[in-house]
Amino acid sequence: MIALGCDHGGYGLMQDVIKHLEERGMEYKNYGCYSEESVDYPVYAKKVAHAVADGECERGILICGTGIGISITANKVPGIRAALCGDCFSAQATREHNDANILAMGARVTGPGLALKIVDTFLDTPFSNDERHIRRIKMIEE
Ligand SMILES: O=C(CO)[C@H](O)[C@H](O)COP(=O)(O)O
Repeated sequence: MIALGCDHGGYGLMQDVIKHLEERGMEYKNYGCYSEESVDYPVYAKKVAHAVADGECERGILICGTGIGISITANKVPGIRAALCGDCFSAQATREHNDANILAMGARVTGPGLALKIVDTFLDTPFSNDERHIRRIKMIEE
């Protein structure tokens, strides 16, 4: 189950992501927002971060205008490793190295074609399970 959250700046791109997940047959839970009306991104970052941290959802996708505010907020929740990605290399590396559990993107920065490729890379790349990366993730938690 993938937890989804966005603000008004990310709403349009999130509709593309939702359609894409449905085409892939993936299950998701949409924590809002539900229109382009102006809202506050911390509300949605918090909902998605808790859904992932509490184990209700395996991973999350958060979108705001830049991806910055929504990732800063999500990373305040213990157990969350939210990665702001604007390219596929970063999406692959953050899964392999950081075991990132939330993907953040900026809809005013990253176009829909690339964004969907980033989503696929993030969802399809497993954690490396490499000893050095496990050690460093433990250090983050501490
Ligand atoms: O990117 C964001 C946070 O990092 C927000 O989407 C952005 O700040 C919203 O701006 P506005 O209220 O002017 O539409």
